[in-house]
Amino acid sequence: MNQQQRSALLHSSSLFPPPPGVKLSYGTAGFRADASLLESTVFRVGILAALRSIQTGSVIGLMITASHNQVSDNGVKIADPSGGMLTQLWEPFADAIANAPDPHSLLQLLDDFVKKENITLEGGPAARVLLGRDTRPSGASLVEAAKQGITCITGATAIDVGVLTTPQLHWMVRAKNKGVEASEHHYYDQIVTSFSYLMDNIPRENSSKDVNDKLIVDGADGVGGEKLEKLKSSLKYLSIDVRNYGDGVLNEGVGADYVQKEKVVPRGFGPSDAGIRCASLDGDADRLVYFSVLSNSNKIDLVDGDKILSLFALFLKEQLRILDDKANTSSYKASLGVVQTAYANGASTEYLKQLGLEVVLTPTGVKYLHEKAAEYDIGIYFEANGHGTILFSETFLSWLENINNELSSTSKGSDQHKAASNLLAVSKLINQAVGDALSGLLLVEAILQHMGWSIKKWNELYQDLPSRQLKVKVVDRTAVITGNAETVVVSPVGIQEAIDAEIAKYTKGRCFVRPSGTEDVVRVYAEASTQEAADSLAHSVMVIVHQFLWF
Ligand SMILES: CC(=O)N[C@H]1[C@@H](OP(=O)(O)O)O[C@H](CO)[C@@H](O)[C@@H]1O
Ligand SMILES: [Mg+2]
Repeated sequence: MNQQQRSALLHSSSLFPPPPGVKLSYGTAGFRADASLLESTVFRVGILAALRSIQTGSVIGLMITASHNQVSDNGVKIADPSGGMLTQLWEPFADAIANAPDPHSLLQLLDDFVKKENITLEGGPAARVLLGRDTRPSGASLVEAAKQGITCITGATAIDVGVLTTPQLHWMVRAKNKGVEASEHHYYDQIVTSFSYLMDNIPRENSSKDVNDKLIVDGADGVGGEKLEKLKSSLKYLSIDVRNYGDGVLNEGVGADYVQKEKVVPRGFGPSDAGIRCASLDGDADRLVYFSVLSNSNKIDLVDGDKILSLFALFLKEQLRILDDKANTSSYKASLGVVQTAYANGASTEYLKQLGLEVVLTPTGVKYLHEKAAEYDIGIYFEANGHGTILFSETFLSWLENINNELSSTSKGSDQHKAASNLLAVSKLINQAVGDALSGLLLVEAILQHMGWSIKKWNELYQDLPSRQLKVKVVDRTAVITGNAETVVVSPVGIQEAIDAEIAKYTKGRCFVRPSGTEDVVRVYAEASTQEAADSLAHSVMVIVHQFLWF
């Protein structure tokens, strides 16, 4: 690092002192805290983004958001060149620089890291970082802090793309690095075109059978609602009523996280919406759940991420089957895999296995699910809370392009041709960088129309097992070490045996505990054949966690 670069870093970082006594961690989804504590962290993550851009010779994304958290919080996370999450290998460096107590120790960490990673600060490619933010009022000044951090690195450019959903920013990073058009306009263009294509391909006997074209969407008073309100007029065949798109307080009594956890209607919904298909986005529009309002109550029937996954899996499996029936061309056995976490409802896993699908569990956090899904030709992943997407391998897509061209000249409009072009349209509609509520919603809508299904019919694919989630405050949650995709506790010794003894008392009992990666709690998840039994299992295990960890 030359003298000029060192002085620039020392000078700028002295303008962003870290708040005293606060320890931050990159966690499951980047740094998150009360917005007033974050300027220094965001400034430093800006430096990290520039270094990552130089090292990879690619565009990097930096997103300012705290997703479904309260409006006074904010956060920052990085999108890697593929559009996916920051490589886990850089997380310890992110933690170290965020917590460096003063400019000199920060400079030392940067110097060591640049050497260790062979990052060429002079004469190499210049850094380029795309900067996005959600609608939080604290976002604008945090973007300025990020710009200061990025431009501390000689030659680096910060490109401010304004208020976006998190998945839009990830999509742009991916598109930029593939050398294709990457503006917000191009994002809409791609999803609207592929959605219209799928809708035009609907088998005539299914169109409008049982499916209403009316959809009500809860925008969580965040960026997703705002974007959908603008987008909706370009969506043929769909009449969307967007509620909560900016007038109320972000995430307060609204949004996918609230709806999924509380299982009640969000603000602005009520008994008069009974029977209509409803969906809810989270604060940065990377999560999506559906629901229908039960008549005469504020309760809902929840259609969660597991059911969205099941719908996608059914549709894709069917398209592959139709394509496979085709006799006269080179066949390709595409691998189709489904990835869930231990929080997936047991009934969904059972259902997917019955369909003959390969189902794999990974630890919680989309970075793990995404990595696993990328091993298949078509990998579908979802967390129960509604975050997920579909990944297509490059090899499969190029085979598909060829087959589609061939079919279009030999048997245009045949079922096989439609299946090939449907699969291609899905690969363009669904965001392959990261889970995306807007593109996910359009795919759900297109598939329901294809199937001719109402939300009720969709919800009846299988019946969720009753479940209960609890949070337990302990002295040190890191004392809980889990194995086997978080389904068993390996330390403290003896706790798993105690949990197993409890589970054995219940019909269809399943229960696991793990330390949260975003909150200072241990989470308990229990399932059983009745709600009372699931509640009681969760409570008994909570007591066990207390006994073992409250010392
Ligand atoms: C049970 C649960 O919903 N956990 C969430 C939550 O992680 P925890 O590590 O459980 O706090 O936040 C993550 C980031 O948004 C999300 O990926 C994950 O699914
Ligand atoms: Mg989110």
